Amino acid sequence: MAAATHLCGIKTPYCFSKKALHSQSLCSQKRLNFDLLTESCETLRVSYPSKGRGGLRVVCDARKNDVLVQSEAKSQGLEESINQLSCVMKFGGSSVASADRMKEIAELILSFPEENPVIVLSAMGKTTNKLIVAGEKAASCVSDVSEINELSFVKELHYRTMDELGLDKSLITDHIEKLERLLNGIAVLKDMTPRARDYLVSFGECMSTRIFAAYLNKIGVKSRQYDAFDIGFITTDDFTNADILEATYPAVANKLHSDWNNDPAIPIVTGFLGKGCRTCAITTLGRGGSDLTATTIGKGLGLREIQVWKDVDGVLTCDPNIYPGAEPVPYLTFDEAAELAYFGAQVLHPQSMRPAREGDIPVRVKNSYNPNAPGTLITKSRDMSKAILTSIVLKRNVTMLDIVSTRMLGQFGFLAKVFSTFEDLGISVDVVATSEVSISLTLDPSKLWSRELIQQELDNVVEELEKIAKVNLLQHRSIISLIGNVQRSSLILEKVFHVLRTNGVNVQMISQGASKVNISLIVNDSESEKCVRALHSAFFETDLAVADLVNHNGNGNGT
Ligand SMILES: Nc1ncnc2c1ncn2[C@@H]1O[C@H](COP(=O)(O)OP(=O)(O)O)[C@@H](O)[C@H]1O
Ligand SMILES: N[C@@H](CC(=O)OP(=O)(O)O)C(=O)O
Repeated sequence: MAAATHLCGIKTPYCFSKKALHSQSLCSQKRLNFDLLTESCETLRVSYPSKGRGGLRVVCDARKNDVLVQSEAKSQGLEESINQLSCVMKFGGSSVASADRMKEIAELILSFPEENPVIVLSAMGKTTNKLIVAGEKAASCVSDVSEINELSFVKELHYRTMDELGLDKSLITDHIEKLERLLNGIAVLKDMTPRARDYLVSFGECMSTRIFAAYLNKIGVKSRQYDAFDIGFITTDDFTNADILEATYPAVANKLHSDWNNDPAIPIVTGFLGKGCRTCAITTLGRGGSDLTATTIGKGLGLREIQVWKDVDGVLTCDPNIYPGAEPVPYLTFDEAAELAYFGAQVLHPQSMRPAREGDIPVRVKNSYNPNAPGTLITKSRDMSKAILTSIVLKRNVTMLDIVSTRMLGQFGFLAKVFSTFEDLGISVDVVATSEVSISLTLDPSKLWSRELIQQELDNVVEELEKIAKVNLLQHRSIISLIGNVQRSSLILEKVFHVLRTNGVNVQMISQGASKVNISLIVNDSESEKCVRALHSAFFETDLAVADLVNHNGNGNGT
């Protein structure tokens, strides 16, 4: 805490040059982020956290090229241009899994004193999963919901956390009582509708945000809790997987800005939740939906940056659960990240890149367990001149359909009929490959909570399509998506097929999307992990791997 000693001794207002500030004695201070001083903005503020937000401030005035340390009262003139909500920081379940983790996150937020962040939180640890299981048990056969282990787990976790943080438990007793009443209702009906399930899981985020906001206030950092469904997050009524409607952006921005301007306090917002536009009931945005809450707030408020804090060092070259040696990817474009998320990388919610791309707001994926790691920066464009393969993504348990026309219809009529069948049944498709008389495609399971298509739906699809075609339904397939510079597809594919042939794997379908960042291969589930590891090793681990490709391609430009 050398910074504290040094700056506390300064009588305000006090001026010193930027050069002095950059000198070792000051810049080594951990708590002040002097990198910002190189930015070309007119004025910027570095607040000094140990006196609370709004205590001493360090103000850099780029026009004068010097730095002014002021007391709160004296800095009022500059306040309007600089003291606005600046970024959004989203913390996932693992980042707020316990009292200790919450304390670390509070520290982390305070270590960015120059920011006035909007905080988005997920439910603590595995709370969402536990609540779903509790609901399923209540709907099945229990006579007394208080016997459900998962309910006891959730209660105990939240009460213990509050105890360890020194907070009054009464803050969430109302929620716990409502949760028990809801489970009793589900037990009486012996049914958990999607609507009831969304209400049930919402307790996770409602409680984590209340606890964290109370903790920040307790340690002297003024904060205010918000339930997303009460501040303008308006969604479709597709329970368990709702879409955010346009009206959300201005509504949320108005609410958060006006509260901030009237009485500044760090907003702590529930991730994952919304309010159905017709039903007015609580909806959820699909698993991992807090990422989407964060990017929606980022776009709505026009913030400088969106940070999503996870338990890994950023977006990695593949799923670390498949291959622990996966490496962080330093830069991605919105297109690459969207494709990666859509094709199954758990690290980002499939829809989360849309608002960030529309608002052109950089997204930084960081590790809350290792804040010094640089993470991944996702922006509109990046230097692709040396990019070949960025990341390998695996989506398991996919259903594939081979549909061969019986030639009852012409080519256009055939394709139109196939796609209108999927539209009518509300099923979207992931990967498609066509010839004149046949089409192979995979079905998108993400619209269902369980991420597995139910048999009934599949039977309906096959029955409808068999009116015009011979249909072969193939289950237990995997999509391996190669995200990268598809301008170099020949080089990528040459290597891919060499690796797969060496490993004796047969590719059942291949597709290169119009997005120019993704090549998809379909293989059997049983071979998919082996394939990902072999591809990872070929593309990312041998020194020769990348050099090989670049040299092979002359100047490295395959176009
Ligand atoms: N390509 C990938 N890069 C990084 N993490 C990945 C990737 N694929 C899968 N994961 C998994 O995603 C997890 C992080 O996502 P998630 O659990 O949703 O985070 P949070 O709950 O903190 O928002 C990691 O712990 C990792 O196991
Ligand atoms: N709690 C929700 C929403 C979410 O975004 O969670 P996480 O950030 O921990 O993936 C879920 O588990 O799906």
